[in-house]
Amino acid sequence: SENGSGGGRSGALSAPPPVLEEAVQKIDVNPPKGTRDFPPEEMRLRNWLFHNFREVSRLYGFEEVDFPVLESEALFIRKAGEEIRDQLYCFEDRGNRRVALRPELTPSLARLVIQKGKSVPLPLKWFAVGQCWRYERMTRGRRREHYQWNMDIIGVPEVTAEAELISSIVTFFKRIGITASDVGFKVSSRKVLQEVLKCYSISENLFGKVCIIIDKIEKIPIDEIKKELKSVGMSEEAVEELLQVLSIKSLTKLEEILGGAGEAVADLKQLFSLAENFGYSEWIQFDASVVRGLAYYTGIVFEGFDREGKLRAICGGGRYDRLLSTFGGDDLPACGFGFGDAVIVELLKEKGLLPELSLQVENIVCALDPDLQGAASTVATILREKGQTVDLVLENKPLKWVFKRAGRINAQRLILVGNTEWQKGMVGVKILSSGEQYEVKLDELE
Ligand SMILES: Nc1ccc(Br)nc1
Repeated sequence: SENGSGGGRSGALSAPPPVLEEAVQKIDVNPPKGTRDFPPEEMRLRNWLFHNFREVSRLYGFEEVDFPVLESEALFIRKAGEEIRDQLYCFEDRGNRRVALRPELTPSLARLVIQKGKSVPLPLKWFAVGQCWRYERMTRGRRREHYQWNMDIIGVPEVTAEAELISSIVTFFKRIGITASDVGFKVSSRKVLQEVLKCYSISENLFGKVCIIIDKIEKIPIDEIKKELKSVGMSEEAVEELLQVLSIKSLTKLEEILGGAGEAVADLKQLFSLAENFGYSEWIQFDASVVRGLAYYTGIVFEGFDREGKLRAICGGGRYDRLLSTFGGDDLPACGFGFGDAVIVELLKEKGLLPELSLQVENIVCALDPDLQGAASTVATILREKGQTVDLVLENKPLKWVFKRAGRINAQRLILVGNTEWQKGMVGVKILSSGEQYEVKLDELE
């Protein structure tokens, strides 16, 4: 490139480099609080994880979708007192619009389904892998972003949809070496809660709030739970009965309490029966205390947990039949799950299942003389056009440096472009694992 002195490249007389306009400020090279960089090694693990997310989604016939990470704040304003609302990463943009970095993907999916309307035949089986955000006071030093894999089925009211979704997660776990001894799913239905609240003639509009309180059952003291339930208008008796029902861990017991006529028991029975057919019965258990922390769930809910109880929920999901209609769309049945990229990596570390993912390159190509850099570029291109990976040495470096780099990038072979060989239309090849070396005609290089 020109050196900016108004002429071609000049020698020793070239003008001194221009003085920088302002003093260089040393910037903070760390990413913003609560966020992560993905340098090569971490990026290989992330790509491996996402590749497995996508492969399972493909196996189940789902189509990939995506949405903006920035959404209208209105998409996430729900009044049930969810943590996701309290920690919304929201702000006013330069057009004075209230916007938010999405805390989850489901509302965006619902928005797109409504936007597409009748133009997309049901059922829809869509999946997405997207970064989600929260703004939490850094007191707890927790992350502010994570990537979530979501799979959603829109337009299927039957429990077959939830059974299919759980099957897809079991398939994912099996692919990465996680077994039913490592992980299980707690499964319940919010209809259990609904039926108890109805017995105590507690109004429907308390449902979401009660769910959000119950979801904290293992996170805050039980007296606090009772206090919050009473604060939304539940009687002492209703609270005691509700907590009693939520402690049930067997479907038979649940049926004794609720009777066999309700939808909750029927749905759960069907789900457990389908689990037999899918072959994942050993992975799931009924646990009435599972409600999940999102207000919009209306039916079956489930969450993946590590059986050693060391980690937070690995994934979670459920049926949300009312969400689309709350956005002004048709009353479409829907269910889905979210699977974060953080807890699963902690689990894989715990289990010694992190994959070995080193950089691999088939060839490192090097010109033995600066005049042969063009020839080396030709050789690299020929190999790349054959689909071979090539690290082309771009500078005039000593062979010692080239061998060191070859080791660092795990190159399988070294292609040396030297004058003597090039004159004969040949290059030198060195197999780095065995040390074997030979010359080969360029058009026979493969
Ligand atoms: N919803 C949400 C977003 C970001 C993180 Br980190 N955790 C939860």
